[in-house]
Amino acid sequence: MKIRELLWGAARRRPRNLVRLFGWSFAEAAPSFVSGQAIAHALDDGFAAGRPVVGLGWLMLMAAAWLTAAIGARQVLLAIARIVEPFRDALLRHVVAGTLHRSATSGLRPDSAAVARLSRQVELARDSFAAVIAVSRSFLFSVAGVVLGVLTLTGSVLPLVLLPLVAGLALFSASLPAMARLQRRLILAEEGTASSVASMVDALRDVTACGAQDRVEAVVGRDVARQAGIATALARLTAVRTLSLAVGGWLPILLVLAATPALVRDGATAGVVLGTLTYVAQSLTPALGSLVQGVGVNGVRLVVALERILKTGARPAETSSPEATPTETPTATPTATTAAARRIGAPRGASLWLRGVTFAYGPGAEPVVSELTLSVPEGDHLAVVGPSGIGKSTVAALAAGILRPGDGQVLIGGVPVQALGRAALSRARVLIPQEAYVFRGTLRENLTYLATGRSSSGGSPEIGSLPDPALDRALDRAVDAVGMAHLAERIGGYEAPVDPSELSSGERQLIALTRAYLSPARLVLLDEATCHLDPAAEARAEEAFAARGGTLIVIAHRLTSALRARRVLVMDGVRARVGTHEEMIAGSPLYRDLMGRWEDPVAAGA
Ligand SMILES: Nc1ncnc2c1ncn2[C@@H]1O[C@H](COP(=O)(O)OP(=O)(O)OP(=O)(O)O)[C@@H](O)[C@H]1O
Repeated sequence: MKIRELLWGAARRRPRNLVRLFGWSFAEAAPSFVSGQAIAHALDDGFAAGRPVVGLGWLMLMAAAWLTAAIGARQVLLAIARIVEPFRDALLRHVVAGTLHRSATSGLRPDSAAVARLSRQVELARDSFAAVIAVSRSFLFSVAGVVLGVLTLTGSVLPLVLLPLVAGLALFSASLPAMARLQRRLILAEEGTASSVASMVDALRDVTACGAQDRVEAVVGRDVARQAGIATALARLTAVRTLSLAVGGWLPILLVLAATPALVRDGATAGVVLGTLTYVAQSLTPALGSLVQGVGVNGVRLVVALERILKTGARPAETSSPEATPTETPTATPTATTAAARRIGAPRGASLWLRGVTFAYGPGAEPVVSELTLSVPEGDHLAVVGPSGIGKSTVAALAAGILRPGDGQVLIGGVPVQALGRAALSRARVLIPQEAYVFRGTLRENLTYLATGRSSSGGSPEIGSLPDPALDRALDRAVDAVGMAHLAERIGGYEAPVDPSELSSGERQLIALTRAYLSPARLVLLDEATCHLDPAAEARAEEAFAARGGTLIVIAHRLTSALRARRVLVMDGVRARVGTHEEMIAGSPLYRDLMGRWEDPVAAGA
């Protein structure tokens, strides 16, 4: 999305509102046209001619123009609100959808802090957009009023007013790009300072304890100095803004005053001269001042805020490079470029291969996964079991390409995950964590979220591109297979709105499972994704994924998952062993132990 298209699209979305805005802007600009004329006539035809009633009459006309302007200003505000409020909603949708999309495709929690941060930027963009519309529109109408008014009073003065105005505007326009650049740098510098100050404050005791005050002072001081430098440069540029106001707004007054003797010689009356000065001093100069201030501050803010929103709120596919979007953890994202992915090619099939993978959650930390080699051929159904905290979810995240191994390699369909771009990766695999994310929207939107808007990679067809009846049939099949038909009915069908707060954890899991079922990904990783379902519902969902085709890896919440799987990976902290249930019973004491403990209550019940 380009900024210009976005703004223009918002402005023209409701043409009738634009017409209304245009009409009321005329009313609001009434004093710009009336004031000079009223002053000129009040003086020449009224007070100077000894007819004070006529003079007062003209002044009353001016008062009426101001009243009209006040009514117009209220309506103008409403019309601007009708433009900027939907604009704000669209931006917010973009931010939330981008965050949700990243979460849904990566399996990570949605970055709610990023949404909150971007929401503030959205509010800023909305306010700035409203201010830019208000001042630029007011400027145009005021200039039109002044030009008309001066023409009707004494046309020969017009060049004295317009030439400096054009020069002032040119000066101002020339300073805008540099101002936007500096403003952008200032925002980044402010954020940098805030972040280094925050991390210093959080670790104040540590800093003191290890005597690192000098070092911290140097780091924070450098950020503060950088911010101050940019703020100073911006202030210097603000001087250009003042100069453009002086040239465009105040120079015409001087020129008109200087030309007064000549005007009088040519027959201009005192009223005409005063009227002309009223036009310039009361309408033109304030309008230019508002424009310079409004566009200089709000316009620059608007562009900077929009750039950030469009960049950081975008869905991964919309960003130009995968690194451009923030991630939840520093190691959470593959860094491969799409160019690299193109070079290496798309995954061939849905096999998974972990080759000597070692992973630790910190540079000095004990590895959670150590030299793990695991080959899961296409079509396999693998259950991962092991004690709590042993690293099962970590393996799932490594396999999904969310975590990057410290050592070794993860390959999906023969392609290293880090060589796949975000889009290719999310077409290749889907990871469903315990916490299922359901968003406000229709049930259809929730279910088809991973299926729409992507190209098929040879896996399941792109659901979103199917004609409606076919889409509904695919939806019906998925809903039925996963076992959420009752839920879909209770919600009120595919077009019914979903309120996540009204759903139980299990219901949210059913929606997330069906969404994954409909995705084009052929490698499915269920990380305790059925933990809130009862055993029968869990069995049904797992069986649905097993029958769906592709490769299925289940991080087992209940050990029944291991019995349903073709093979079992047992993680015991020292090494991982793979085999069938029978092989594991025979060869893994831990597995025997887990199964024994799990079977005990049943045996006791029997
Ligand atoms: N983000 C993290 N930062 C640091 N340590 C972590 C992080 N996530 C997990 N760990 C630690 O890594 C180890 C493995 O965690 P993991 O969640 O992979 O285990 P698990 O087998 O899936 O556990 P459970 O069955 O309880 O979900 C645990 O000791 C856990 O505390």
